Amino acid sequence: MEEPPNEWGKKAWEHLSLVRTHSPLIQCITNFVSMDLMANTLLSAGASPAMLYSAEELHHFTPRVSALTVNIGTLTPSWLPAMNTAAQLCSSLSIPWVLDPVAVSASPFRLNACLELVRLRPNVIRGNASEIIALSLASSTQPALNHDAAPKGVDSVHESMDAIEAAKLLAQTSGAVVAVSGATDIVTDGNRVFGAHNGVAMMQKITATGCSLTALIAAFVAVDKSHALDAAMSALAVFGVAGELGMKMAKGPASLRLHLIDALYGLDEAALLSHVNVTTLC
Ligand SMILES: Nc1ncnc2c1ncn2[C@@H]1O[C@H](COP(=O)(O)OP(=O)(O)OP(=O)(O)O)[C@@H](O)[C@H]1O
Ligand SMILES: Cc1ncsc1CCO
Ligand SMILES: [Mg+2]
Repeated sequence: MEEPPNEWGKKAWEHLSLVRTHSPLIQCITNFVSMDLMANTLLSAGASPAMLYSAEELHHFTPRVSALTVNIGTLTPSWLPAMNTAAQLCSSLSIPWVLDPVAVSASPFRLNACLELVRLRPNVIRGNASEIIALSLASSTQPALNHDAAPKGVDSVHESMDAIEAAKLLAQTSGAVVAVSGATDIVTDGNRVFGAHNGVAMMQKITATGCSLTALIAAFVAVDKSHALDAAMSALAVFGVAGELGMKMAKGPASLRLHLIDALYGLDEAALLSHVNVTTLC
């Protein structure tokens, strides 16, 4: 019997092709750990990264970008004005922007910074399961965070499938598309929920793969602004497939980092049609 066509694979290829053709300029206000991998991920996907974060130049620069990512990984008070100003500029100019709430439950300072950023209306919020659960809880009722259940650092202590309801709720309260990375990458607009069953567990052993994925989502949304959910899903699937293909060559996290970037650069339509595995979750 003939296989049904892989509609999500086709869509992922269309989005990746648009990124390669248009090379969207992506501003990344991000943590020091992620800058290198994030910029190289964007370049290998065909986008143009710019890791500018000085408040002095945002009014000149940010209005000209195709999308922005704001990542609070190594947050200090001095970074916040630039993050808020860039986010505000993007929201007022209808430039898509994506929030990565790294380690949101680590401190009240970080949580409050994130809540303020969520109020500036990101188009997409991407985090791991623990980050989305914590931000969702705080965005809805502002309860005291249960620090026993929350992770101490940047790595998730929850499975992505356990964050589906939290992701839907966060999407509904924030108006953003919400993406949760993990064994299954989940995307929701608060109503529909899709999952990409791509990627390899070893990707968790490379720091900033999640941060880089967030920037990739920004690049994909930049080329399909009116379909943020589909664009985010494509980015998650494409990154996961690059991880799977990279893993065939890798011996461990360090060589996976290298082969993941090479695989992303070399992805073709056939690879996406045969590997992208997206299903409707609810
Ligand atoms: N168990 C797993 N199986 C397959 N892929 C996974 C698994 N866990 C994570 N991934 C993939 O690893 C990538 C990074 O996701 P992760 O959830 O580790 O992000 P993160 O915790 O925000 O990372 P970081 O903070 O280091 O940037 C994603 O592409 C995700 O699909
Ligand atoms: C390890 C680490 N610490 C702060 S940000 C970051 C990168 C992964 O989120
Ligand atoms: Mg993260």
